Amino acid sequence: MARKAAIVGGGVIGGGWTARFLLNGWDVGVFDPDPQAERKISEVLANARAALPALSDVPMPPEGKLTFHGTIGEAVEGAEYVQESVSERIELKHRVYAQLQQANPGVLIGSSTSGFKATDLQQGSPAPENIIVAHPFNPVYLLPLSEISGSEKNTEATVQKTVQIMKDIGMFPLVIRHEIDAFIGNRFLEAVWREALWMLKDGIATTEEIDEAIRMGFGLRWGQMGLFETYRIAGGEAGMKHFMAQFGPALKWPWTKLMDVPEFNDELVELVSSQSDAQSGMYSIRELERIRDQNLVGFLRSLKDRNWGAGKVLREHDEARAAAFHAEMQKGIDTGPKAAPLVMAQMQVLPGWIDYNGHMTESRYYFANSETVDNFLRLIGAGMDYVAAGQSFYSAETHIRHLGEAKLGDRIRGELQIISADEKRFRSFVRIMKDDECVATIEQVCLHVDMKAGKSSRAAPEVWAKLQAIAEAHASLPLPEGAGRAVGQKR
Ligand SMILES: NC(=O)C1=CN([C@@H]2O[C@H](COP(=O)(O)OP(=O)(O)OC[C@H]3O[C@@H](n4cnc5c(N)ncnc54)[C@H](O)[C@@H]3O)[C@@H](O)[C@H]2O)C=CC1
Ligand SMILES: C[N+](C)(C)CC(=O)CC(=O)[O-]
Repeated sequence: MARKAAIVGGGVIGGGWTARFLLNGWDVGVFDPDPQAERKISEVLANARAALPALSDVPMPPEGKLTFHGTIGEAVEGAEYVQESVSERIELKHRVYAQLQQANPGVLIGSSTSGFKATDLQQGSPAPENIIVAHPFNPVYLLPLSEISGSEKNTEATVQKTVQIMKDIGMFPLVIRHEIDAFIGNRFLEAVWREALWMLKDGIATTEEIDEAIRMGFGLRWGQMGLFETYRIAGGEAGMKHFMAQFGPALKWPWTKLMDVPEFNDELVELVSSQSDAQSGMYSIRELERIRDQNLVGFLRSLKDRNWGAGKVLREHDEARAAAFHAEMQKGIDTGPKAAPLVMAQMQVLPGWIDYNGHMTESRYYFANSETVDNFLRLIGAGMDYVAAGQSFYSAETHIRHLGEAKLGDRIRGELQIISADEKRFRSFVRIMKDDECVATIEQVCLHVDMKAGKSSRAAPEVWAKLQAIAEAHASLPLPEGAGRAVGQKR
Protein backbone atom coordinates (compact mmCIF):
# COMPACT_ATOMS: atom_id res chain seq x y z
CA MET A 1 0.00 0.00 0.00
CA ALA A 2 1.27 3.49 -0.86
CA ARG A 3 2.41 5.74 1.98
CA LYS A 4 0.38 8.90 2.49
CA ALA A 5 1.37 12.51 3.16
CA ALA A 6 -1.01 15.38 3.89
CA ILE A 7 -0.18 18.79 2.44
CA VAL A 8 -1.84 21.62 4.32
CA GLY A 9 -1.53 24.85 2.35
CA GLY A 10 -1.28 24.27 -1.39
CA GLY A 11 0.34 27.48 -2.64
CA VAL A 12 3.78 27.83 -4.25
CA ILE A 13 5.52 25.57 -1.74
CA GLY A 14 2.63 23.21 -0.91
CA GLY A 15 2.21 22.62 -4.67
CA GLY A 16 5.90 21.76 -4.96
CA TRP A 17 5.74 19.33 -2.03
CA THR A 18 2.62 17.73 -3.51
CA ALA A 19 4.52 17.05 -6.73
CA ARG A 20 7.61 15.76 -4.90
CA PHE A 21 5.60 13.25 -2.80
CA LEU A 22 3.27 12.16 -5.62
CA LEU A 23 6.03 11.58 -8.17
CA ASN A 24 7.88 9.53 -5.57
CA GLY A 25 4.90 7.23 -5.27
CA TRP A 26 3.18 8.62 -2.14
CA ASP A 27 -0.54 9.27 -1.96
CA VAL A 28 -1.21 12.90 -1.12
CA GLY A 29 -4.22 14.50 0.57
CA VAL A 30 -4.37 18.29 0.19
CA PHE A 31 -6.28 20.87 2.21
CA ASP A 32 -6.32 24.52 1.15
CA PRO A 33 -9.37 26.80 1.45
CA ASP A 34 -8.39 28.72 -1.71
CA PRO A 35 -10.95 27.74 -4.42
CA GLN A 36 -8.13 28.05 -7.00
CA ALA A 37 -5.83 25.65 -5.15
CA GLU A 38 -6.69 22.58 -7.25
CA ARG A 39 -6.07 24.43 -10.54
CA LYS A 40 -2.80 25.92 -9.28
CA ILE A 41 -1.53 22.57 -8.01
CA SER A 42 -2.44 20.82 -11.26
CA GLU A 43 -0.40 23.42 -13.20
CA VAL A 44 2.59 23.00 -10.87
CA LEU A 45 2.22 19.22 -11.22
CA ALA A 46 2.26 19.43 -15.02
CA ASN A 47 5.57 21.32 -14.82
CA ALA A 48 6.96 18.87 -12.27
CA ARG A 49 6.00 15.85 -14.40
CA ALA A 50 8.00 17.34 -17.27
CA ALA A 51 11.05 17.95 -15.09
CA LEU A 52 11.61 15.56 -12.18
CA PRO A 53 11.45 12.26 -14.12
CA ALA A 54 14.11 13.67 -16.47
CA LEU A 55 16.58 13.41 -13.58
CA SER A 56 15.94 9.76 -12.97
CA ASP A 57 17.86 6.92 -14.60
CA VAL A 58 15.91 4.14 -12.94
CA PRO A 59 12.19 3.46 -13.00
CA MET A 60 10.19 6.05 -11.08
CA PRO A 61 7.53 4.45 -8.90
CA PRO A 62 3.96 4.66 -10.15
CA GLU A 63 2.59 8.10 -9.28
CA GLY A 64 0.58 8.22 -6.03
CA LYS A 65 -3.08 9.22 -5.76
CA LEU A 66 -3.89 12.92 -5.31
CA THR A 67 -7.02 13.93 -3.39
CA PHE A 68 -8.36 17.34 -2.38
CA HIS A 69 -10.37 17.67 0.82
CA GLY A 70 -12.83 20.09 2.33
CA THR A 71 -11.39 19.82 5.86
CA ILE A 72 -8.00 19.38 7.48
CA GLY A 73 -9.33 16.28 9.27
CA GLU A 74 -10.14 14.49 6.00
CA ALA A 75 -6.82 15.44 4.40
CA VAL A 76 -4.77 14.08 7.30
CA GLU A 77 -6.71 10.82 7.71
CA GLY A 78 -4.33 7.87 7.29
CA ALA A 79 -1.32 10.17 6.71
CA GLU A 80 2.02 9.25 8.29
CA TYR A 81 3.42 12.74 7.66
CA VAL A 82 2.09 16.28 7.24
CA GLN A 83 3.93 19.02 5.42
CA GLU A 84 2.44 22.28 6.65
CA SER A 85 2.86 25.01 4.02
CA VAL A 86 0.32 27.67 5.00
CA SER A 87 1.13 31.38 4.82
CA GLU A 88 3.94 32.62 7.07
CA ARG A 89 1.78 33.75 10.02
CA ILE A 90 2.47 32.18 13.38
CA GLU A 91 -1.11 32.35 14.72
CA LEU A 92 -2.37 30.63 11.52
CA LYS A 93 0.24 27.88 11.86
CA HIS A 94 -0.76 27.33 15.52
CA ARG A 95 -4.43 27.06 14.56
CA VAL A 96 -3.62 24.54 11.82
CA TYR A 97 -1.51 22.38 14.18
CA ALA A 98 -4.33 22.29 16.74
CA GLN A 99 -6.73 20.97 14.08
CA LEU A 100 -4.18 18.49 12.73
CA GLN A 101 -3.30 17.09 16.14
CA GLN A 102 -6.95 16.77 17.09
CA ALA A 103 -7.75 14.87 13.89
CA ASN A 104 -4.67 12.65 13.84
CA PRO A 105 -2.93 12.62 17.24
CA GLY A 106 0.67 11.52 16.97
CA VAL A 107 1.10 12.47 13.30
CA LEU A 108 4.49 14.00 12.48
CA ILE A 109 4.19 17.60 11.22
CA GLY A 110 7.02 19.19 9.24
CA SER A 111 6.69 22.93 8.67
CA SER A 112 7.89 24.70 5.52
CA THR A 113 8.34 27.92 7.51
CA SER A 114 11.07 30.16 6.14
CA GLY A 115 12.11 31.52 9.49
CA PHE A 116 10.12 30.55 12.61
CA LYS A 117 12.01 28.35 15.04
CA ALA A 118 10.55 24.99 16.05
CA THR A 119 10.16 26.42 19.58
CA ASP A 120 7.90 29.19 18.18
CA LEU A 121 5.86 26.72 16.15
CA GLN A 122 5.39 24.34 19.10
CA GLN A 123 3.91 27.02 21.44
CA GLY A 124 0.56 25.92 22.89
CA SER A 125 0.63 22.46 21.31
CA PRO A 126 -0.32 19.45 23.46
CA ALA A 127 2.28 17.39 21.55
CA PRO A 128 5.12 19.81 20.68
CA GLU A 129 7.50 16.90 20.12
CA ASN A 130 5.68 16.06 16.85
CA ILE A 131 6.21 19.48 15.25
CA ILE A 132 9.50 20.18 13.50
CA VAL A 133 10.85 22.46 10.77
CA ALA A 134 11.46 20.95 7.32
CA HIS A 135 12.33 24.04 5.28
CA PRO A 136 12.57 23.49 1.50
CA PHE A 137 13.71 25.63 -1.41
CA ASN A 138 11.66 26.51 -4.44
CA PRO A 139 11.06 24.49 -6.66
CA VAL A 140 10.63 21.79 -4.04
CA TYR A 141 10.27 19.05 -6.67
CA LEU A 142 13.76 19.74 -8.10
CA LEU A 143 15.93 21.23 -5.34
CA PRO A 144 16.96 18.61 -2.79
CA LEU A 145 17.70 20.76 0.29
CA SER A 146 15.36 20.44 3.26
CA GLU A 147 16.63 22.14 6.44
CA ILE A 148 15.54 20.07 9.43
CA SER A 149 15.43 22.09 12.62
CA GLY A 150 14.01 20.88 15.92
CA SER A 151 13.86 22.23 19.46
CA GLU A 152 14.79 20.52 22.73
CA LYS A 153 11.22 19.17 22.77
CA ASN A 154 11.87 17.00 19.71
CA THR A 155 13.45 13.63 20.35
CA GLU A 156 16.31 12.31 18.26
CA ALA A 157 13.88 9.66 16.97
CA THR A 158 11.59 12.40 15.59
CA VAL A 159 14.49 14.14 13.89
CA GLN A 160 15.65 10.87 12.36
CA LYS A 161 12.14 9.96 11.23
CA THR A 162 11.86 13.31 9.43
CA VAL A 163 15.33 12.82 7.92
CA GLN A 164 14.32 9.39 6.60
CA ILE A 165 11.07 10.66 5.07
CA MET A 166 13.01 13.41 3.29
CA LYS A 167 15.51 10.84 1.96
CA ASP A 168 12.67 8.59 0.82
CA ILE A 169 11.44 11.37 -1.48
CA GLY A 170 14.91 12.14 -2.81
CA MET A 171 15.70 15.19 -0.68
CA PHE A 172 18.89 16.15 1.11
CA PRO A 173 17.94 16.68 4.76
CA LEU A 174 20.40 19.04 6.45
CA VAL A 175 19.95 18.86 10.22
CA ILE A 176 20.58 22.29 11.76
CA ARG A 177 22.52 21.74 14.98
CA HIS A 178 21.55 25.00 16.74
CA GLU A 179 18.05 26.38 16.80
CA ILE A 180 18.24 29.72 15.00
CA ASP A 181 15.76 31.98 13.19
CA ALA A 182 15.72 31.45 9.41
CA PHE A 183 18.13 28.47 9.59
CA ILE A 184 21.19 28.51 7.30
CA GLY A 185 19.98 29.10 3.74
CA ASN A 186 17.71 32.05 4.43
CA ARG A 187 20.19 33.82 6.73
CA PHE A 188 22.54 33.77 3.83
CA LEU A 189 19.93 34.76 1.22
CA GLU A 190 18.71 37.57 3.46
CA ALA A 191 22.17 39.18 3.42
CA VAL A 192 22.28 38.98 -0.38
CA TRP A 193 18.69 40.30 -0.66
CA ARG A 194 19.50 43.24 1.66
CA GLU A 195 22.52 44.25 -0.40
CA ALA A 196 20.51 43.96 -3.63
CA LEU A 197 17.76 46.20 -2.22
CA TRP A 198 20.33 48.79 -1.17
CA MET A 199 21.85 48.86 -4.65
CA LEU A 200 18.39 49.30 -6.19
CA LYS A 201 17.31 51.96 -3.73
CA ASP A 202 20.56 53.89 -4.16
CA GLY A 203 20.15 53.73 -7.95
CA ILE A 204 23.44 51.84 -8.36
CA ALA A 205 22.04 48.94 -10.39
CA THR A 206 18.73 47.72 -11.84
CA THR A 207 17.08 44.38 -11.05
CA GLU A 208 18.36 43.13 -14.40
CA GLU A 209 21.95 44.24 -13.80
CA ILE A 210 21.98 42.61 -10.38
CA ASP A 211 20.62 39.36 -11.84
CA GLU A 212 23.26 39.45 -14.62
CA ALA A 213 26.00 39.94 -12.03
CA ILE A 214 24.81 36.76 -10.32
CA ARG A 215 23.99 34.49 -13.23
CA MET A 216 26.96 35.40 -15.43
CA GLY A 217 29.42 34.91 -12.60
CA PHE A 218 29.42 33.69 -9.05
CA GLY A 219 25.91 32.18 -9.19
CA LEU A 220 27.25 29.54 -11.57
CA ARG A 221 29.99 28.66 -9.08
CA TRP A 222 27.73 28.46 -6.04
CA GLY A 223 25.50 25.78 -7.55
CA GLN A 224 28.35 23.33 -7.66
CA MET A 225 30.88 24.29 -4.95
CA GLY A 226 29.21 26.70 -2.58
CA LEU A 227 31.17 29.50 -0.91
CA PHE A 228 34.08 28.01 0.97
CA GLU A 229 35.28 25.51 -1.60
CA THR A 230 35.07 28.24 -4.25
CA TYR A 231 37.13 30.68 -2.15
CA ARG A 232 39.67 28.00 -1.28
CA ILE A 233 40.46 27.72 -4.98
CA ALA A 234 40.61 31.53 -5.18
CA GLY A 235 43.47 31.37 -2.67
CA GLY A 236 45.57 29.66 -5.34
CA GLU A 237 48.08 27.00 -4.37
CA ALA A 238 48.40 28.50 -0.89
CA GLY A 239 44.68 27.78 -0.35
CA MET A 240 42.33 29.16 2.28
CA LYS A 241 44.87 30.79 4.59
CA HIS A 242 46.23 32.87 1.74
CA PHE A 243 42.72 33.74 0.62
CA MET A 244 41.87 34.96 4.15
CA ALA A 245 45.10 36.94 4.46
CA GLN A 246 44.52 38.67 1.14
CA PHE A 247 40.78 39.36 1.30
CA GLY A 248 40.07 39.36 5.05
CA PRO A 249 40.89 43.05 5.51
CA ALA A 250 38.17 43.89 2.96
CA LEU A 251 35.65 43.03 5.70
CA LYS A 252 36.41 46.45 7.16
CA TRP A 253 36.33 48.31 3.87
CA PRO A 254 33.08 50.10 3.03
CA TRP A 255 31.86 47.32 0.74
CA THR A 256 28.61 46.49 2.42
CA LYS A 257 25.87 47.98 4.54
CA LEU A 258 25.50 44.62 6.19
CA MET A 259 23.68 45.44 9.40
CA ASP A 260 21.47 48.16 8.06
CA VAL A 261 18.27 47.54 6.06
CA PRO A 262 16.62 49.91 3.61
CA GLU A 263 13.27 51.21 4.76
CA PHE A 264 10.52 48.87 3.54
CA ASN A 265 7.84 51.17 2.09
CA ASP A 266 5.57 51.54 -0.97
CA GLU A 267 8.29 53.39 -2.83
CA LEU A 268 10.71 50.44 -2.48
CA VAL A 269 8.02 47.94 -3.49
CA GLU A 270 7.17 50.01 -6.58
CA LEU A 271 10.84 50.41 -7.51
CA VAL A 272 11.54 46.67 -7.32
CA SER A 273 8.31 45.47 -8.93
CA SER A 274 8.32 47.95 -11.82
CA GLN A 275 11.91 47.02 -12.73
CA SER A 276 11.11 43.35 -12.32
CA ASP A 277 8.06 43.73 -14.62
CA ALA A 278 10.23 45.44 -17.24
CA GLN A 279 12.83 42.69 -16.92
CA SER A 280 10.63 39.59 -16.95
CA GLY A 281 6.98 40.65 -17.43
CA MET A 282 6.95 39.27 -20.98
CA TYR A 283 6.77 35.74 -19.50
CA SER A 284 3.97 34.28 -17.41
CA ILE A 285 5.00 32.78 -14.07
CA ARG A 286 4.34 29.26 -15.42
CA GLU A 287 6.59 29.99 -18.43
CA LEU A 288 9.32 31.28 -16.13
CA GLU A 289 8.92 28.14 -14.01
CA ARG A 290 9.37 25.95 -17.09
CA ILE A 291 12.48 27.87 -18.21
CA ARG A 292 13.89 27.63 -14.68
CA ASP A 293 13.08 23.91 -14.48
CA GLN A 294 14.74 23.06 -17.79
CA ASN A 295 17.85 24.99 -16.80
CA LEU A 296 17.93 23.25 -13.42
CA VAL A 297 17.45 19.84 -15.00
CA GLY A 298 20.44 20.56 -17.29
CA PHE A 299 22.65 21.66 -14.34
CA LEU A 300 21.53 18.80 -12.16
CA ARG A 301 22.10 16.20 -14.86
CA SER A 302 25.60 17.44 -15.41
CA LEU A 303 26.26 17.34 -11.64
CA LYS A 304 24.83 13.84 -11.64
CA ASP A 305 27.19 12.74 -14.42
CA ARG A 306 30.05 13.97 -12.25
CA ASN A 307 28.57 12.51 -9.02
CA TRP A 308 29.06 15.89 -7.38
CA GLY A 309 26.98 18.04 -5.00
CA ALA A 310 23.25 17.79 -5.66
CA GLY A 311 24.08 15.27 -8.42
CA LYS A 312 25.33 12.87 -5.76
CA VAL A 313 21.97 13.06 -3.98
CA LEU A 314 20.24 12.21 -7.26
CA ARG A 315 22.49 9.20 -7.76
CA GLU A 316 21.93 7.95 -4.24
CA HIS A 317 18.18 8.27 -4.69
CA ASP A 318 18.42 6.35 -7.97
CA GLU A 319 20.44 3.64 -6.24
CA ALA A 320 17.87 3.31 -3.45
CA ARG A 321 15.05 3.11 -5.99
CA ALA A 322 16.95 0.66 -8.18
CA ALA A 323 17.54 -1.56 -5.15
CA ALA A 324 13.81 -1.47 -4.29
CA PHE A 325 12.90 -2.11 -7.94
CA HIS A 326 15.26 -5.06 -8.26
CA ALA A 327 14.18 -6.48 -4.91
CA GLU A 328 10.59 -6.39 -6.19
CA MET A 329 11.57 -8.04 -9.49
CA GLN A 330 13.74 -10.53 -7.63
CA LYS A 331 10.74 -11.59 -5.56
CA GLY A 332 9.11 -12.58 -8.85
CA ILE A 333 12.12 -14.76 -9.67
CA ASP A 334 12.45 -16.28 -6.22
CA THR A 335 8.80 -17.26 -6.17
CA GLY A 336 9.13 -18.53 -9.75
CA PRO A 337 9.37 -16.16 -12.72
CA LYS A 338 6.12 -15.35 -14.50
CA ALA A 339 5.37 -15.95 -18.15
CA ALA A 340 5.26 -12.23 -18.91
CA PRO A 341 7.75 -9.74 -20.34
CA LEU A 342 9.72 -7.94 -17.61
CA VAL A 343 9.31 -4.16 -17.36
CA MET A 344 12.98 -3.38 -16.80
CA ALA A 345 13.29 0.36 -17.48
CA GLN A 346 11.24 3.52 -17.48
CA MET A 347 12.50 6.69 -19.07
CA GLN A 348 11.35 10.07 -20.20
CA VAL A 349 12.28 11.54 -23.59
CA LEU A 350 14.67 14.42 -22.83
CA PRO A 351 15.40 17.51 -24.98
CA GLY A 352 18.82 16.15 -26.05
CA TRP A 353 17.17 13.00 -27.41
CA ILE A 354 15.20 14.82 -30.10
CA ASP A 355 16.54 14.95 -33.67
CA TYR A 356 15.91 17.27 -36.62
CA ASN A 357 12.72 15.32 -37.41
CA GLY A 358 11.27 16.40 -34.07
CA HIS A 359 11.15 12.95 -32.47
CA MET A 360 13.37 10.65 -30.41
CA THR A 361 16.54 10.01 -32.37
CA GLU A 362 17.58 6.48 -33.41
CA SER A 363 20.64 6.21 -31.14
CA ARG A 364 18.38 6.75 -28.14
CA TYR A 365 16.47 3.57 -29.00
CA TYR A 366 19.70 1.71 -28.69
CA PHE A 367 20.27 3.51 -25.38
CA ALA A 368 16.75 2.61 -24.19
CA ASN A 369 17.52 -1.03 -25.01
CA SER A 370 20.83 -0.82 -23.12
CA GLU A 371 19.06 0.57 -20.06
CA THR A 372 16.52 -2.25 -20.23
CA VAL A 373 19.08 -5.01 -20.74
CA ASP A 374 21.48 -3.59 -18.12
CA ASN A 375 18.70 -3.65 -15.53
CA PHE A 376 17.94 -7.22 -16.56
CA LEU A 377 21.60 -8.15 -16.10
CA ARG A 378 21.53 -6.66 -12.61
CA LEU A 379 18.43 -8.70 -11.92
CA ILE A 380 20.13 -11.97 -12.80
CA GLY A 381 23.20 -11.07 -10.74
CA ALA A 382 25.42 -9.88 -13.59
CA GLY A 383 25.67 -6.23 -12.48
CA MET A 384 28.72 -4.11 -11.73
CA ASP A 385 30.18 -6.44 -9.06
CA TYR A 386 30.10 -9.24 -11.60
CA VAL A 387 31.87 -7.04 -14.16
CA ALA A 388 34.45 -5.97 -11.56
CA ALA A 389 35.19 -9.67 -11.02
CA GLY A 390 36.03 -9.95 -14.72
CA GLN A 391 32.83 -11.42 -16.16
CA SER A 392 30.28 -9.73 -18.33
CA PHE A 393 27.82 -9.99 -21.20
CA TYR A 394 28.77 -8.26 -24.45
CA SER A 395 26.29 -7.33 -27.22
CA ALA A 396 26.98 -9.38 -30.34
CA GLU A 397 24.14 -8.46 -32.70
CA THR A 398 21.26 -5.97 -32.56
CA HIS A 399 18.26 -5.29 -34.77
CA ILE A 400 16.04 -2.23 -34.18
CA ARG A 401 12.61 -1.76 -35.78
CA HIS A 402 11.00 1.71 -35.58
CA LEU A 403 7.23 1.31 -35.40
CA GLY A 404 6.05 4.64 -33.98
CA GLU A 405 7.31 7.94 -32.65
CA ALA A 406 8.26 9.14 -29.18
CA LYS A 407 8.16 12.90 -28.63
CA LEU A 408 9.76 15.24 -26.11
CA GLY A 409 8.51 14.51 -22.58
CA ASP A 410 6.91 11.14 -23.45
CA ARG A 411 7.32 8.46 -20.82
CA ILE A 412 8.56 5.22 -22.32
CA ARG A 413 9.33 1.84 -20.82
CA GLY A 414 11.41 -1.12 -21.90
CA GLU A 415 9.75 -4.55 -21.66
CA LEU A 416 12.09 -7.51 -22.08
CA GLN A 417 11.30 -11.04 -23.21
CA ILE A 418 13.91 -13.78 -23.39
CA ILE A 419 13.55 -15.69 -26.65
CA SER A 420 16.27 -18.23 -25.94
CA ALA A 421 19.25 -18.71 -23.67
CA ASP A 422 22.06 -21.09 -22.86
CA GLU A 423 25.04 -20.84 -20.54
CA LYS A 424 27.01 -18.76 -23.03
CA ARG A 425 24.42 -16.41 -24.58
CA PHE A 426 20.89 -15.12 -24.59
CA ARG A 427 18.61 -13.60 -27.19
CA SER A 428 16.39 -10.79 -25.89
CA PHE A 429 13.46 -9.04 -27.47
CA VAL A 430 12.74 -5.56 -26.05
CA ARG A 431 9.61 -3.59 -26.78
CA ILE A 432 9.87 0.17 -26.21
CA MET A 433 6.37 1.07 -25.11
CA LYS A 434 4.64 4.46 -24.93
CA ASP A 435 1.49 3.74 -22.93
CA ASP A 436 -0.04 0.84 -24.92
CA GLU A 437 1.77 1.64 -28.16
CA CYS A 438 4.93 -0.20 -29.13
CA VAL A 439 7.16 2.46 -30.73
CA ALA A 440 10.16 0.20 -31.37
CA THR A 441 11.44 -3.32 -30.91
CA ILE A 442 15.08 -4.19 -30.33
CA GLU A 443 16.24 -7.76 -30.71
CA GLN A 444 19.69 -8.59 -29.47
CA VAL A 445 22.08 -11.45 -28.85
CA CYS A 446 24.43 -11.04 -25.90
CA LEU A 447 27.45 -13.25 -25.33
CA HIS A 448 28.90 -14.12 -21.97
CA VAL A 449 32.58 -13.11 -21.86
CA ASP A 450 35.52 -13.83 -19.60
CA MET A 451 37.01 -10.33 -19.78
CA LYS A 452 40.55 -11.34 -18.76
CA ALA A 453 40.75 -14.14 -21.31
CA GLY A 454 38.96 -11.93 -23.86
CA LYS A 455 36.71 -14.74 -25.11
CA SER A 456 33.26 -16.14 -24.64
CA SER A 457 32.71 -18.35 -21.61
CA ARG A 458 29.97 -19.95 -19.49
CA ALA A 459 28.10 -17.69 -17.09
CA ALA A 460 28.62 -18.28 -13.37
CA PRO A 461 26.24 -21.03 -12.17
CA GLU A 462 24.15 -18.66 -10.00
CA VAL A 463 23.72 -16.22 -12.91
CA TRP A 464 22.84 -19.00 -15.32
CA ALA A 465 20.30 -20.43 -12.86
CA LYS A 466 18.40 -17.12 -12.79
CA LEU A 467 18.66 -16.60 -16.54
CA GLN A 468 17.51 -20.16 -17.20
CA ALA A 469 14.50 -19.80 -14.88
CA ILE A 470 13.35 -16.67 -16.71
CA ALA A 471 14.05 -18.20 -20.14
CA GLU A 472 11.95 -21.25 -19.21
CA ALA A 473 9.06 -19.08 -18.00
CA HIS A 474 9.23 -16.97 -21.18
CA ALA A 475 9.35 -20.06 -23.41
CA SER A 476 5.59 -20.40 -22.97
CA LEU A 477 5.03 -16.88 -24.41
CA PRO A 478 4.27 -16.62 -28.13
CA LEU A 479 7.24 -15.61 -30.27
CA PRO A 480 6.88 -11.80 -30.58
CA GLU A 481 5.69 -10.43 -33.90
CA GLY A 482 8.79 -9.36 -35.83
CA ALA A 483 11.24 -11.54 -33.89
CA GLY A 484 14.03 -12.88 -36.08
CA ARG A 485 13.19 -10.47 -38.89
CA ALA A 486 16.02 -9.40 -41.15
CA VAL A 487 16.40 -5.88 -42.54
CA GLY A 488 13.45 -5.49 -44.96
CA GLN A 489 14.46 -4.41 -48.45
CA LYS A 490 15.73 -7.10 -50.82
CA ARG A 491 18.69 -6.42 -53.14
N1 LIG B 1 7.68 30.92 -1.55
C1 LIG B 1 8.87 30.53 -1.20
O1 LIG B 1 9.86 30.78 -1.91
C2 LIG B 1 9.07 29.72 0.03
C3 LIG B 1 8.14 29.68 1.07
N2 LIG B 1 8.36 28.90 2.17
C4 LIG B 1 7.37 28.82 3.26
O2 LIG B 1 6.30 28.00 2.84
C5 LIG B 1 5.09 28.43 3.45
C6 LIG B 1 4.06 28.73 2.36
O3 LIG B 1 4.57 29.75 1.54
P1 LIG B 1 4.10 29.93 0.03
O4 LIG B 1 3.71 28.63 -0.54
O5 LIG B 1 5.14 30.75 -0.62
O6 LIG B 1 2.81 30.82 0.22
P2 LIG B 1 1.50 30.91 -0.71
O7 LIG B 1 0.88 32.19 -0.40
O8 LIG B 1 1.86 30.61 -2.12
O9 LIG B 1 0.62 29.71 -0.17
C7 LIG B 1 0.06 29.67 1.10
C8 LIG B 1 -1.21 28.84 0.99
O10 LIG B 1 -1.73 28.64 2.30
C9 LIG B 1 -3.14 28.59 2.15
N3 LIG B 1 -3.81 28.73 3.44
C10 LIG B 1 -4.13 29.84 4.11
N4 LIG B 1 -4.79 29.52 5.25
C11 LIG B 1 -4.87 28.15 5.27
C12 LIG B 1 -5.43 27.21 6.18
N5 LIG B 1 -6.03 27.59 7.29
N6 LIG B 1 -5.32 25.90 5.88
C13 LIG B 1 -4.72 25.49 4.76
N7 LIG B 1 -4.18 26.34 3.87
C14 LIG B 1 -4.25 27.65 4.13
C15 LIG B 1 -3.43 29.73 1.18
O11 LIG B 1 -4.72 29.58 0.60
C16 LIG B 1 -2.31 29.55 0.17
O12 LIG B 1 -2.68 28.73 -0.91
C17 LIG B 1 5.45 29.61 4.29
O13 LIG B 1 5.65 29.20 5.61
C18 LIG B 1 6.74 30.12 3.68
O14 LIG B 1 7.56 30.81 4.57
C19 LIG B 1 9.46 28.08 2.26
C20 LIG B 1 10.39 28.06 1.27
C21 LIG B 1 10.31 28.92 0.12
C1 LIG C 1 11.87 34.14 0.20
N1 LIG C 1 11.88 32.96 1.12
C2 LIG C 1 12.38 33.44 2.39
C3 LIG C 1 10.49 32.53 1.26
C4 LIG C 1 12.73 31.98 0.47
C5 LIG C 1 12.89 30.65 1.12
O1 LIG C 1 12.44 30.38 2.22
C6 LIG C 1 13.70 29.62 0.43
C7 LIG C 1 13.89 29.77 -1.06
O2 LIG C 1 13.30 28.98 -1.82
O3 LIG C 1 14.63 30.65 -1.47
